[in-house]
Amino acid sequence: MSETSVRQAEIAIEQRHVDRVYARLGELRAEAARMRDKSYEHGREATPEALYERDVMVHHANRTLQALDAEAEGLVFGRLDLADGDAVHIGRLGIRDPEFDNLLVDWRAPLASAFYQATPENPLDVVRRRVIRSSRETVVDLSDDLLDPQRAPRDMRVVGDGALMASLSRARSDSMRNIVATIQKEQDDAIRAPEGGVTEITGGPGTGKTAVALHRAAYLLYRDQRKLGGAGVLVVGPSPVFMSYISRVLPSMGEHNVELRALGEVLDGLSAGAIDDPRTAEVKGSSRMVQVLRRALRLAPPDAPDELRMFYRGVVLKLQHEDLKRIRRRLHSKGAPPNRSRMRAADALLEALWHKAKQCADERFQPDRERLITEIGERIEFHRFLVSWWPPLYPMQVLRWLSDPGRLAKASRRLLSAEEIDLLAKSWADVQEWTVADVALIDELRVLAGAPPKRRRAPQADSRELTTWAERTADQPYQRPDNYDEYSHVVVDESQDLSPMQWRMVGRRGRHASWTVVGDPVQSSWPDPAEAARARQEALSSARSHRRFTLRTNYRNSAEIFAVAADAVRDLVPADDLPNAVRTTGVEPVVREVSQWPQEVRAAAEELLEASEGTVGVITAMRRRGEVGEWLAGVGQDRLRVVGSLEAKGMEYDAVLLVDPDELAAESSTGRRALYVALSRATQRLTVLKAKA
Ligand SMILES: Nc1ncnc2c1ncn2[C@@H]1O[C@H](COP(=O)(O)OP(=O)(O)OP(=O)(O)O)[C@@H](O)[C@H]1O
Repeated sequence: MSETSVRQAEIAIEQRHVDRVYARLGELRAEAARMRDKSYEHGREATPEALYERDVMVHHANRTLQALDAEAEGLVFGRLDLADGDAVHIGRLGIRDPEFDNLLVDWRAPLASAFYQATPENPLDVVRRRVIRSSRETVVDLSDDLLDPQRAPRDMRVVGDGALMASLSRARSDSMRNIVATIQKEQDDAIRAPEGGVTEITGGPGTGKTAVALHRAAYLLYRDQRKLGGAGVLVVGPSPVFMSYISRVLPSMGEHNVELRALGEVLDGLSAGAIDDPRTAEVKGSSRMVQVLRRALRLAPPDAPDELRMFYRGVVLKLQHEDLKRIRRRLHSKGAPPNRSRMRAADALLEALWHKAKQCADERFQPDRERLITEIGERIEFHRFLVSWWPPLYPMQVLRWLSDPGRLAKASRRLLSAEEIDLLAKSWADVQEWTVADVALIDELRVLAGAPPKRRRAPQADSRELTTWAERTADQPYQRPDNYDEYSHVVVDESQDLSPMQWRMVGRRGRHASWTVVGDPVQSSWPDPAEAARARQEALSSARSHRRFTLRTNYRNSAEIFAVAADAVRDLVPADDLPNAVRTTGVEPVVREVSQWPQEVRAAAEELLEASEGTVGVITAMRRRGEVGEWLAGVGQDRLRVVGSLEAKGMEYDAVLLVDPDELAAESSTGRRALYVALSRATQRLTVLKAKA
């Protein structure tokens, strides 16, 4: 038999199995629908067991359908031939036949682990491992590894040449794909590591950290559904573009109980995408801001009255500026969140008024403490004063107040320099849009300020005066009470870039969680690694165990491209921190000097679009991206993306056009590391356009 006909014959064998799987799926679907309809009809009479059985079936069928909808390829993607002659098919989900035998084993099940763990040195009873590639319900190709030739039956056929390389060479789209068919052993070790504590996954660009983190989330949900399903899993990544890029991976495995949030979206109701200039972001992210914000909350609100006058039984009782300042200071020194101290503030004012009254006592005016406190405390004018002197504090408003440099300077004495104060005040003047760095500050303020007290709802339906705090702030949904969602497991991607303030924000969401923390210190854009490390340690402090995995193979870049990327940082980092790119294409990156920017950028982009099938990323300095976008208007339509250096984090394109690397490096506080990130985004082709000296 020729090689082609052997391959065709083997494909036909697998096609028969795939047909059986889909036929069974059809039955399961129909059965689930029937059960659902039937038990809706007889819902009341059904026994709890029958209802439970129905729910399980409906759930399973829905999950399967969702996974099928999310991903057209590869429901059945693997097969193991074992030494005892049995064959096991592996898929994105598990499916059994009516006799309850496995037709398809979920890739996360213990039985499937040999698919990823077996090697020729340690075959784990696997003779042949087969990767099956299909398009919808049709098998299109196979690729085998013979792991244990000694134990292979005589007639066993081995076809194909390397599923991994084939998968790595395929054109990229706007969505990351799942890698279940080709997970490598070092990756599988991290995916299947125990759930508890902190699992840290480090590795250079393209080593599959994001892919591994997502597959780990799917694995943990499958293995520990009960524990993790309740409070759920949170995946935090750098940007909305990145979240959208990875958003299909988990649904393709039937997992929907996972929240994907960019750093600007961690706080409910806010969705910030704007990015500050690096210097401003550095100040906003620094842990010094905790103290600045704490002090900001202690300052009198900008329009707070600075005198309280009360007529009481013919006497004027007055609290002056200095008195009020002292009372405010004393109230804050108790440490309770200001929004929880309204009653205490009222008491302190009344007490101070009583002291004033005592001082005015004479034979005509004999004040009584209890009476004075009750009488003044019930007056509407006293409450009006209280509301403007000690108003509920809303985080965004407090931040806006800090656009007044004088106020900010007061809050940041000995913490921020004059230049830093100036940067922050400017960034909050006329805020149109909150930035990603602001979100962590708003979250911090929310906790420091506490939730404003809830007013009891008026008993009469027609009362317009009294509303709940939630109603009054209905148009500000982010200002909900200060309890926020906590998750059972938190995955932090690109963790090297979290600022200390962001670590605090994310840490709050996982105070009792287990963690998967993924990153590459070499790609860090945070200028003070020691400060960030402290914040991170604090955020993860409740986790008792800590395990670490390092991935060393770069699956993204061709070796030719990665050589250029690595040159950018070679003298900054230990050689061991740079991964190994294993795939060669024979296509060298192009580096060109240009003087006619718009024309030459357009020409280079068109060249790359012509040469590649998939996406082309144009990466520029953050401040240049709008302009470059205009230069490229109408070029490449849906295959071309123009992104600033920070937006390129974690992303991947078939071809990359890097515009003015010197400008990009100069803009970032981590210079060549930012360049390293940009240079390591391409799978096939890289063109670098430098400014002519
Ligand atoms: N075992 C694998 N099989 C197939 N493709 C893989 C495998 N591992 C990684 N890849 C692919 O390599 C590319 C890089 O993976 P990923 O984005 O997860 O890397 P990363 O380590 O997070 O990179 P970076 O640090 O640059 O963000 C992706 O296209 C991913 O699908």
